[in-house]
This record gives sequence, C-alpha cells and structure tokens, in this order.
Amino acid sequence: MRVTTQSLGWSAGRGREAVPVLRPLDVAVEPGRLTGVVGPNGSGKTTLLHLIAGLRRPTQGTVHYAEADAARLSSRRRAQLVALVEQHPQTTLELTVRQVVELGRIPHVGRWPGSKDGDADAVAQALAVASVGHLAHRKWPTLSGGERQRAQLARAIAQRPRLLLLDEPTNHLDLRHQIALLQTVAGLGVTTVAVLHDLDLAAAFCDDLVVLDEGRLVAAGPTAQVLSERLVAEVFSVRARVQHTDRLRMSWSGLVRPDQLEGAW
Ligand SMILES: Nc1ncnc2c1ncn2[C@@H]1O[C@H](COP(=O)(O)OP(=O)(O)OP(=O)(O)O)[C@@H](O)[C@H]1O
Repeated sequence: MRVTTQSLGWSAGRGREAVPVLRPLDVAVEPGRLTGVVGPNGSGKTTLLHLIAGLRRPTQGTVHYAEADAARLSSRRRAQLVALVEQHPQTTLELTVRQVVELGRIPHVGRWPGSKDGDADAVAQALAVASVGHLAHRKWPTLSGGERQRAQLARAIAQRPRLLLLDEPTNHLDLRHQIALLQTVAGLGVTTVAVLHDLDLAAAFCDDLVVLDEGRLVAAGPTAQVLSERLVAEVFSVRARVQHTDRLRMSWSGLVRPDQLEGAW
C-alpha cells in the first residue's frame, strides 16, 4: 500500500503558544518497500510515525493510505490496515506471548465467517517469523526487553497489515537479533516504515530513507542516493565513510565540529 503525506505537520500547544515539532512535509512511502526514518534525537521521527499511524491528529495536512484519506477511516478499518510497534511496549497484564500475538487478530475478528482457522494460522506464522515460537507459553512479565520486542513484532505480523510501522524496532536487541529482525521485516514484502538510530543497519536494510532534522525534512529517497558522507556530517555531526560495496555500508570515525563542515565536501 502506497502511503503519502501532504503538507503534514504537527505543533505542540495552540495559538500563540504553539511550538512546531514537525514542519509541513510531503513524503511518499512506496508499496512493499522498507523505508527508514532517521535523524538526531528530537528531530520528529516518532511524531511522524504517530501521525502516519493516525495516533496523533495532524495540526495541518493529511495522510493518505493509497487513495484514502486516513483521517476519514474508521478506527477499525485503520487497525485492519496499519500495525504499529511502539518504542516501549508496555503491558502489565499476565498474558502469555501467544495471547499477546493473538491480540493482533482483533481488528479482523468477525470479518470472515469461521475465521478462527485463519486466525490460528496467522498467529502460528507470526510466532515463527519473529522467532518467538519457543516463548509462546511464557508470561509477558518474565520476558527480556529483546524478547518483548520480538513478541510485539509477532503481534504486528499476525495483524497482517498493509502498512507496518516500527519505532526503533532494534532497541534492546543483540546484534544477531537486530540483523535477523531487519532481514525478517525486509523480507515480509509489506510496506514498512521504521524509525532507526543505527545508520549502518539503515544503510544495509532500508530501500528508502526519510531524513529529519529539527522537525524538518532534510532528504528522502532511495538509501544509496540519500545517505552520503556530507549528509551524515551535516545532520548528525559525525564523520563517516559511506561505501557502495556488496551492500551499502556506513562506518563512523569521529565527530565533526560545525566549523569543520564548511568546505569539507
Ligand atoms: N506533546 C508534546 N509537547 C511538547 N513537545 C513535544 C511533544 N511531543 C514531542 N515533543 C517534542 O518534539 C520533538 C520531537 O519529538 P519526537 O519524539 O518526535 O522526536 P524523535 O526524533 O522521535 O526523538 P528520539 O530520537 O529522541 O526518540 C522533541 O523535542 C520533543 O520533546
């Protein structure tokens, strides 16, 4: 599902007190591709993700899922189309992992007569794809941070969304699981937008990037075109090497002072 924003913006507070958090931006998320949203802390990444998810109402502009204005969809329809994995998934309930993953089927309950088998298949497949099948009977509070992260991804996969939104999905994960998770997500073929902090992982796995800085869109497009040494220096104040080898690689070597930016590229 293609997702577009038109002059989408959000400000905190109202009237004269309003503080712009996300300046109006137009982005297009292409169907079936993994789009990374990157930028320094506080640049507006989570705000953009929440606006796309419909969790936050834009103070200006619109979001379209394919041809449909997202603001006009019922919350049930939106839940059928969009799955969001939050940065700090919390639940105090004593649910098992399987029960958490089954929550992903709620938007579809009653859609098809006798859909129970389909639900069971979706849950089983999601547990396997997110590598949490062995944890299916474990109670949520007993899980580690990384196990919770993967279980939440399984819940989102079980939802069979047309748009998957992930806020720092590699948080808490060891390197093997970071790579495995992004490989899994990239292989789903579902339109996905993921907020990522690790530029090397973004370089390796994202088809496209959206780069934000201080609430502004700095660049958007195919990763190999967007991710340059100059961009990393200007947006992140980090000296980096970007290599186009078997895969796109980004490695950093130190910080860049503002006075070093001028004329460096
Ligand atoms: N409700 C709010 N009221 C005031 N300011 C807000 C509100 N929500 C977000 N902000 C501010 O907007 C900016 C962008 O926040 P956002 O969480 O979108 O950034 P981010 O890029 O996801 O940051 P991080 O990388 O630290 O997670 C931050 O400076 C934040 O403090």
